[in-house]
Amino acid sequence: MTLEQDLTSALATFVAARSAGHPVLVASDFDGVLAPLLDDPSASAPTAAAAAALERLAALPQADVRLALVSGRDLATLAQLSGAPVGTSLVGSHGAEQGHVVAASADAGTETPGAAGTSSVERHPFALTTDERATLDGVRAGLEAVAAEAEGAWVEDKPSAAVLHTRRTEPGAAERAGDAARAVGARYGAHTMTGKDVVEIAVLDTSKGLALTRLRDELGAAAVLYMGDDVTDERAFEVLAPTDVTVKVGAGETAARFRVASVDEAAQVLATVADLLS
Ligand SMILES: O=P(O)(O)OC[C@H]1O[C@H](O[C@H]2O[C@H](CO)[C@@H](O)[C@H](O)[C@H]2O)[C@H](O)[C@@H](O)[C@@H]1O
Repeated sequence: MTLEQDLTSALATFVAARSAGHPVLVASDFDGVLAPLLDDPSASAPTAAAAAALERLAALPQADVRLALVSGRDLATLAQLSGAPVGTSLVGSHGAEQGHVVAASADAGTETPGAAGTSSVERHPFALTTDERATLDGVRAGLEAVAAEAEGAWVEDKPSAAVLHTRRTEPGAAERAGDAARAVGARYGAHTMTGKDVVEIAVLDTSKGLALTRLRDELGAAAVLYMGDDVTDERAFEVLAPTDVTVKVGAGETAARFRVASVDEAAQVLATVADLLS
């Protein structure tokens, strides 16, 4: 598989941007980019090619490259399903949760992400206020009532959000359920995000763009590569500079500079960056 020449050239320029104290940041969305989309979100996993490329990037000197996953998944689920290698920064719940993967011997206050138990996640403190918790309870109950009326729909719980899933719902019913879910969000003055067969209602105002900007500043990154497939990834594409490399995976309108067709090509992008840095 060969990437288009313009993208390959942009990746070469990207890796060349690193300098002393300023690594490049390779950041990616999870579902639909590293892991193919499935009916059952608990069964998601990176493709073998994506997992291999992540391992190669994580094994390179951190002075050259830093690795991050920026996802709508809650942090614990992201860590567990992705099996992200030690050294990877993790952003979960669209930016509400943040942490990084460390070797398993780390102190208490960590969570074990992978089945192998060789790594853990050190997470930044996270807590909702009493009011936010009450709002989230109301939102969850509202979405459960919506799901009960639409065959195949169900609700995913996250620490700061609830998500109505309609991937297994007939299209007309899914649209009506989505509208009803957005009405629940409006009723509670919460933050609504619409993604692929999901409507997420969050009690915290976050975005992947804010999270990526924060990460870039923390790491002093010289340049950023970001790959995403969904509407929520557009917030990340929009905050990056024209000199950064933004890659949309699959179809749909986008602010990204480049597009690849599939998760297989997304893995190829990561492998190409690893080749260029090796
Ligand atoms: O930001 P991401 O890493 O892309 O996470 C976005 C959402 O991913 C999950 O839902 C999506 O993937 C599911 C599994 O393939 C699929 O069934 C669903 O239709 C997709 O929208 C996850 O369940 C959500 O919580 C994430 O926000």
